[in-house]
Amino acid sequence: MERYARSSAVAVIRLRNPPVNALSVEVLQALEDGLKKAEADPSVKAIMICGENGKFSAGADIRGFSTPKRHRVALGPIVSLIESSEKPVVAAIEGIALGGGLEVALGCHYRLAHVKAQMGLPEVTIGLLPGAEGTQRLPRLIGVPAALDMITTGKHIPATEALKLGLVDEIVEENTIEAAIRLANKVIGQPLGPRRLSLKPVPKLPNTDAFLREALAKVKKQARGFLAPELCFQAVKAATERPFAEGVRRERELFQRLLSSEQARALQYAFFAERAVSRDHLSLAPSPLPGTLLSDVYIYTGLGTMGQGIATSLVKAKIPVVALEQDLEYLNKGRKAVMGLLEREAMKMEGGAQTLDFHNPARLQFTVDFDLLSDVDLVIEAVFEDMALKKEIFHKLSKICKPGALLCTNTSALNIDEIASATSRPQQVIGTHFFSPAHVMRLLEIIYGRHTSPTAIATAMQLAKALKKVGVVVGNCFGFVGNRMMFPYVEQAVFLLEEGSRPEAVDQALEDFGFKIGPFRMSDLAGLDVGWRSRKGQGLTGPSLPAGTAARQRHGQRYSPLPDLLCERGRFGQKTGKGWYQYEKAGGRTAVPDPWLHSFLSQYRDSHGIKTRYIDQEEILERCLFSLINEGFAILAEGIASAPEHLDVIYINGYGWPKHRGGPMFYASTVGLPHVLAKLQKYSEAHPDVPKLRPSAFLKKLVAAGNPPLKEWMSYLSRQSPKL
Ligand SMILES: CCCCCCC[C@H](O)CC(=O)SCCNC(=O)CCNC(=O)[C@H](O)C(C)(C)COP(=O)([O-])OP(=O)([O-])OC[C@H]1O[C@@H](n2cnc3c(N)ncnc32)[C@H](O)[C@@H]1OP(=O)([O-])[O-]
Repeated sequence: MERYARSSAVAVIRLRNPPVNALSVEVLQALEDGLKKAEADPSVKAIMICGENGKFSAGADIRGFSTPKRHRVALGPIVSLIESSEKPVVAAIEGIALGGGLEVALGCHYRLAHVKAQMGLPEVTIGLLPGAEGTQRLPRLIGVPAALDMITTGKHIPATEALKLGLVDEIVEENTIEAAIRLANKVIGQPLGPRRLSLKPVPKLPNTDAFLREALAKVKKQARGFLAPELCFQAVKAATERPFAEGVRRERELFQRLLSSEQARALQYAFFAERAVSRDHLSLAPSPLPGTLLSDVYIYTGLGTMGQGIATSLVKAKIPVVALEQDLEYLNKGRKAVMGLLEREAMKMEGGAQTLDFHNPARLQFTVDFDLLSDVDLVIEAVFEDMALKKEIFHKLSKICKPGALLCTNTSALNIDEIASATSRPQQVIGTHFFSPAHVMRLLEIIYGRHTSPTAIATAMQLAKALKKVGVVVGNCFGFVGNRMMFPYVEQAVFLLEEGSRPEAVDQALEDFGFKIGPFRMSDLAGLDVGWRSRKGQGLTGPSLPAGTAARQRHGQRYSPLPDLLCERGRFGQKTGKGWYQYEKAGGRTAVPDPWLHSFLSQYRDSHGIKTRYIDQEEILERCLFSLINEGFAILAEGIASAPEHLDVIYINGYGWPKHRGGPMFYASTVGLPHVLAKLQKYSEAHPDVPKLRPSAFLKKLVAAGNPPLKEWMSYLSRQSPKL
């Protein structure tokens, strides 16, 4: 505890634990001591709680949840202590007040926030619920619907919205601390009863039961097996049904249940994995990208679907863009699309179009003049996946761009070294694999080639950071990490159809597991023709296939021609109204199981002498997931990625893997590597012509080493890529 000024009657308690003032055991102890001291000192008439360095607090120290219980201090009783103070307590909220941080503020009698502050109860995103009485105080303050929304989604809200909701009493544009002190002085001597949230009733709704029923259905629908949102709901419901103290008891019970859950462990693992992965390589860049060098950074991009998303993403990050197309027709089409996307993005932002300033040619310029690239610092090429075309463009770029310019190619599978070979500066060529829609998806796979320099890698990581994306550095191989692991997963899904399953059964099993969308719905959405073109290019199907090739064999391995057969019939998915499912019309979105496809599958099995069998959910999951995980072990062993956390971050952020399962490699560690190995061995014996089911040598090694924890896996490999 400190004094605001020597003679002041206001005691200041500052939460201090850089970088985000997390409420560690020490911070909580100091908070409790400060409160008791201020309470006991007759010269103190009011108390102000604030955070160090312009941040209130990011909540309980998440690392503390994995320490033994005896080392934890319960936050709830401290919040109660604040509220029961006989002297008015004012929270001065700057920067962030999240989780336990906001719960501390809710214990205060008054809350004053800086206009740029953000508030939220994000516990649900790490598999928990607000466990320091927040589920009981918040509904009393802002009503059940708004509280439920904040607590079950974990979203952060800006101070202006907090003011509208009644979450804060006042917002200020400058000097929050001074304003809070003024407020503290003003309220000295005023009655505190009405300011104690635990004493307030929960505001009544016209029909609470009906509201809660609907809200629960919505939460369950979105959760897909994720436990925390439903338990958050139960805690808020308790506030509507029970007196405060009983509601708090219920909250504690539910909190403890979540705290000991595998899901909370998975989500907290994912939280730290994402931060660790994003930090990698950054320090190697000579100078930071946007911010300091903003006016020097220019980007060139083709303006197809990917280019449109990339350009939008760059403008959102306030990076000046030069958008280039091959001719005026494509340029005008692209310009219209980018402007449309930016208008929509601006509508979601405070300040709208003015904030993004995208009508300003210094920020966003459209051109067909290749020579404008002579002065750019960074180029992102985003033409379609055609090696010859990409090489032609890189050859040109290498001639036109200034010596230091970084040349990035947006590709999902092509060989970076081959693209770099078309330039005279392969050390400055790097892959940046954006995910569609590029202005929405958070993942950026960054692929280094044989000659890519560490500085180029670090600069690409800075670009990811500036775009608020999660950059993950990986090595160069077909499909890189994400798609390479996806191939065996999709392959198994199709094999399951050959053997007797249906698209809707496979999708359902994987969606019940938690994927946002199953492989067949995904394939219909992305378009079956994309993979068809690629397989034709690889000579796996189409006119270049040698006559007499067995329908279900390629290079001595099992192959399913099913996707090719659908494409030959013009079934490209949503865009043609038919694919693995049928749709109401071409471009329709509602997938309906298709009787034509079912009978087509039966005829296919008959013509190939395959006996249809019933395939249960367990087999669907094991074959799809374990083949993907098996590829992950191969990738680690080859040094294509530097740690299992990298694969997990890729899968959570780019492939819809359910975050509450921590990513594929974390999931493997939870089910146990011996189990994964045994299942792969079983399926591999049943399908000896499917190499992707053959357990990877690295997986076998880890099992032989006694199934070590995930953190130790990499120590069992002798070789690592020098760049990772
Ligand atoms: C019986 C027990 C009862 C207990 C009751 C508890 C009840 C309570 O309701 C539970 C909670 O509050 S749960 C908590 C609810 N709160 C949340 O879920 C908030 C989680 N945090 C966030 O969302 C973001 O970090 C911020 C938006 C705060 C900052 O974003 P940004 O500016 O992009 O920065 P950044 O890169 O993200 O972070 C910078 C560094 O800070 C680190 N760190 C951050 N928060 C931490 C924490 N709470 N802890 C520890 N560390 C935390 C982070 O790891 C990183 O360090 P690293 O060494 O580089 O890894």
